[in-house]
Amino acid sequence: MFSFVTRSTGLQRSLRLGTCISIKQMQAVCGDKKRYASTSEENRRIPKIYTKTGDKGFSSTFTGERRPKEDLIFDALGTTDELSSAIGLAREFCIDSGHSFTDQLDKIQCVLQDVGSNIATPRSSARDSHIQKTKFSSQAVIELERWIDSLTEELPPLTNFILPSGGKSSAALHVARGVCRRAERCVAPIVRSGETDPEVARYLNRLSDYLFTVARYAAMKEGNAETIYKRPE
Ligand SMILES: Nc1ncnc2c1ncn2[C@@H]1O[C@H](COP(=O)(O)OP(=O)(O)OP(=O)(O)O)[C@@H](O)[C@H]1O
Repeated sequence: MFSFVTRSTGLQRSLRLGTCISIKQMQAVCGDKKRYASTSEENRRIPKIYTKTGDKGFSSTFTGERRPKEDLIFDALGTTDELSSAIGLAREFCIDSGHSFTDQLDKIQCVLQDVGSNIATPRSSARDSHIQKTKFSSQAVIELERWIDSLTEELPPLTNFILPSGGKSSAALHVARGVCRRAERCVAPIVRSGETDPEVARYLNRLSDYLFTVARYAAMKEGNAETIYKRPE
C-alpha cells in the first residue's frame, strides 16, 4: 500500500539535501504532484528543518545509505552548494548593474541542483530507477560552450594575466570561479571511482571557463579596468 509517511519522509530528506532537489526528484519522491497536493491536512503540516539524525556525524545519500559526513560524496555535495551560493551572490551584483546575462546564471543554479542530485545518488548503491531519475544531461555542457563562444566574440583578446578585479560583479564571478574549481577537485575522485556521472565533471570544468569569461564580460560592460599582473618589484 502507498505510504505517504514514508514518501513524505523521503521528500523531507530530499528537500534538505539542499543541492539535490529538482522537480523531477520531487515527483520521484512524492509519486506525483497531484498525489502530494491531495494529502490530508494533517500530513501537510510544515515539517521541521532539523531531524537531529545528522548530530552524530553521519548523513544520508539519496539512495538511503548512511555515510560519515566527511565522505567524499558530502564533500562534493557541500561544495556544489557553496558554488551555487557564490553564483547567487554574484548574480545579485550583476542584477544591480543591469547585466543581460543574469538569466544564464539562473539557469546554471538550476543545473547545479541536478549536479547535486547526481552526486547525492552514488552509483554503488543506486537502483536503476535512481539512476534514471538523476541522470545528468550533456546538453548543459553544450549550452555553456555556446554562451562562452558568444561572450568571447565581444571581448578583447587576452594579452596579459588578469587578476580577479573589474568591479563587484566581476570580482564576485571570479570568487564563484574559484569555488567552481574546488567543486571540480571534489568531484574528480568520485567520478574516477564510478560513483558519479563523468558529465558532471565536464560540466564543472566548462563552468569555470564560463565564469572566467563572464567575469571579464561584466568588467568590460561596466567600463571597469581589470587589474593586470605585474611582477612585484
Ligand atoms: N555537512 C554537510 N555537507 C554537505 N552535505 C551534507 C552535510 N550534511 C548533510 N548533508 C547532505 O545534505 C542533506 C541535508 O542536510 P541536513 O543538514 O538536513 O542533514 P543531516 O545533518 O543528516 O540532518 P539533520 O540536520 O536533520 O540532523 C543530507 O541528507 C545529506 O545528504
